[in-house]
Amino acid sequence: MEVFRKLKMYYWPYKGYFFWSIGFLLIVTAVTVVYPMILQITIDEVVIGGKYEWIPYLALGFIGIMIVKGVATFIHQYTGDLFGITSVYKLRNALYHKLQFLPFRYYDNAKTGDLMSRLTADVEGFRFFLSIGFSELIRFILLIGISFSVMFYYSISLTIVTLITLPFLAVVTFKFDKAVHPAFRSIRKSFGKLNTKVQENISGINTVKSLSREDFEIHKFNDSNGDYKDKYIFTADIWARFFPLMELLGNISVVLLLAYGGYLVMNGDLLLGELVAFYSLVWYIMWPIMNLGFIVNLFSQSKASGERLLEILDAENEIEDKPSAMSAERLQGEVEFRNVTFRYSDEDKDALYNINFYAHPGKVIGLIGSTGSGKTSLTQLMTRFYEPVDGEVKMDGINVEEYSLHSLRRNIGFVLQESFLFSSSIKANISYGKPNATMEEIIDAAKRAQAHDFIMELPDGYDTMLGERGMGLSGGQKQRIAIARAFCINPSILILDDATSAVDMETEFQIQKSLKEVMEGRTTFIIAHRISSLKHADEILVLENGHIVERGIHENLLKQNGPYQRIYDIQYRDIGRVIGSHAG
Ligand SMILES: Nc1ncnc2c1ncn2[C@@H]1O[C@H](COP(=O)(O)OP(=O)(O)OP(=O)(O)O)[C@@H](O)[C@H]1O
Repeated sequence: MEVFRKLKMYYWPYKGYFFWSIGFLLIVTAVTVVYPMILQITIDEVVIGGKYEWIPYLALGFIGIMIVKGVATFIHQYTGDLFGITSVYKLRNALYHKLQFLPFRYYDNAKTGDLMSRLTADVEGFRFFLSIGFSELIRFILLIGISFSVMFYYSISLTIVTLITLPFLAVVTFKFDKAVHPAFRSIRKSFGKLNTKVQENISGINTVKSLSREDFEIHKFNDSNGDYKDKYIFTADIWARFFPLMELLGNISVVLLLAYGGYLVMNGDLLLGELVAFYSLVWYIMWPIMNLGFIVNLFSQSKASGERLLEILDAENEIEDKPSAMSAERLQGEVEFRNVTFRYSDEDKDALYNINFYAHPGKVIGLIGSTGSGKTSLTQLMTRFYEPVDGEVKMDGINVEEYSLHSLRRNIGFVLQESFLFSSSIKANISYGKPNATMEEIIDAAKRAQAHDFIMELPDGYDTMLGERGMGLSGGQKQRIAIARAFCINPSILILDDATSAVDMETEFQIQKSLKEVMEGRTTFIIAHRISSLKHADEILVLENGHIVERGIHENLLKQNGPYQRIYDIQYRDIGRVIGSHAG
C-alpha cells in the first residue's frame, strides 16, 4: 500500500468522484442482494403458500429494482472512470513536468523507450486500478458483507459452514499476490526494454541500413520480444496454477452448503425458498471470490506500475534554484573558472581537472584539444547542466549557483554540433527560446546565420514545417537554423560547440563572417577541431585529458612547439612529414 500512499496526492483531490462511485456501488450491491430475497418470497409464499395475487406486485417490484440498479450502475461506472481518468491526467502532467526539470545526469542513464513506456503503459496500468480495481475491491467487500448478513438472517449455522473455506482462500490470495507482483514488475521492465529497442532502432535507422544490419536488428528485437513473451507466459503460469485452486475452494463452499442446507430443509429447520435464496447468495459471493485473482492481478499490476512511476517522481533533482536565487536580467558576460574539477560520476575519472581561466566580457575564447579532452564538459558547467565537484564557476563575479537556472540559461546561447530541431515550423524553431519574438527579429536572426536565403527558397518560407529531427533539410541548413535560434535569444554568452563542423568550407566561411558581427559585444566560446575556426580568438585554451595544457593567442601558441603547434602542423603542413617527425 506504500505505493498508493505515496501517489495519493495525485488521486485524492478527486475523491469526490470516488465517493460518488462507491455510494452508487453500494446501491447496486444492495439491490443485487434483493434478487434472491424476491426469489425466496416467490417460492415460499407464492408457489408453496399459494398467494398468487402477490405475483403482479412482485413483478412490478422486480422491474422497479432493475431500473434503480441500471441507473446506479451507470453513475457508479461513470464517476469511477472520471476518478481514474482525471487522476492520471494530473499524474501524467506531473511526470512530464518532472522530466523537464530532471538534470542531464538523469538522462545520461535513462532510456527513452523505457521512459515512454512509463508515461504510457504504466500510467494506464495505474489508471485501470483507480477506475476499476479500487471499486471491484470494494464491491467484493460489500457483496460479501451484505450477502453474509442476509445469510446470517436466514441461518447462522449454514452461514458458518459456508464460511469455513474463507481462511484458506485468504491464504491462497495472499500467496498469489506475492508470486504475481514480481512477475508483473518484470513484465513492465521487459516492456520498457522492448520500447527502448524500437525507439533506438527507428532513431538509428540510417546506421542500420547503411551497414546492412537489418537482420541483426530483427534478431535483437526478437530476443527482446521473446523475453517479453516469456515473462508473460511465466505470469500466465502463476495465474493458471492459482485460479483453479481459488475456484476449488469456492466450489467446496457450495458443496458444503448443499449438503448441510439440504439436511436442514429435510429436518424442517430451513424453508426450501430460503435454501434456494442461500444458494443464489453463495454464488454472489463465489463470483467475486473467484474474481479475487483478477482483482489481485489488477492490484499487483498497478502496484508495479506505480513503483515505476515513483522512480521518476522520486528521482533526485540535484540541480535546482536556491531559495535565494537571483535573476540575472542581462549578464555582462564575464566568465571565470577557479580551480574547477569535474567528473560525471564517482566511478568516472576527472573530466576536468583544476581549470582556471578568466574571460573578459565580449572576448572570444577558443577551446581546442583531442576528442574527450573536456571541451564540451567545460561549457556545460557554465549553464549548470552539471556541477563541478570542486572549485567555482562565476558569471559577472558571482557563482553560477546563485542565479536562477532560467535566467542563467536565458543569457547563454548554445549551438551544438548536432542541434535538435522540433517537428514544427522553421519560424517556431528559430523563436523557440524567445516565443514572443517578432517576425523581424526572427528574420534578422536567420539573416545573421546565413539561413534567410535558403528559407525563402522553400515553398512555405518561414512557415515550412519540419519533419521529426528536422528531416527535409541538409545538415548545414539545420545547423544554420540552430545558429539562428541561438542568436534569437540575444545571449550575452555564446557557445559554439563544433557548430560549423557539419557545413562545407564555403558555408563555414559565410557563417563565420556573420558570426564575427554577432559575436560583437558577447563573450563567445568556440569549440573547434579546425584551427581555422578559432585562430582569431582572444585566448585559446588547449585541453588534454581534462587539463589546460597551453593557453594564449594563435601566434604565440605557434611558437611554443607544444600540442597546439602539433595540431597546426597536422592541419596545415604535409601530413606525411608530420607523422615522420613525431614518430621518431
Ligand atoms: N555524459 C557523460 N557521462 C560520463 N562521461 C562523460 C559524459 N560525457 C562525456 N564524458 C567523458 O568526459 C570526458 C570529456 O568529454 P567531453 O565531451 O567534454 O570532451 P570533448 O573535448 O568535448 O570531446 P569532443 O571533441 O569529442 O566533443 C571524456 O572522457 C568523456 O568520455
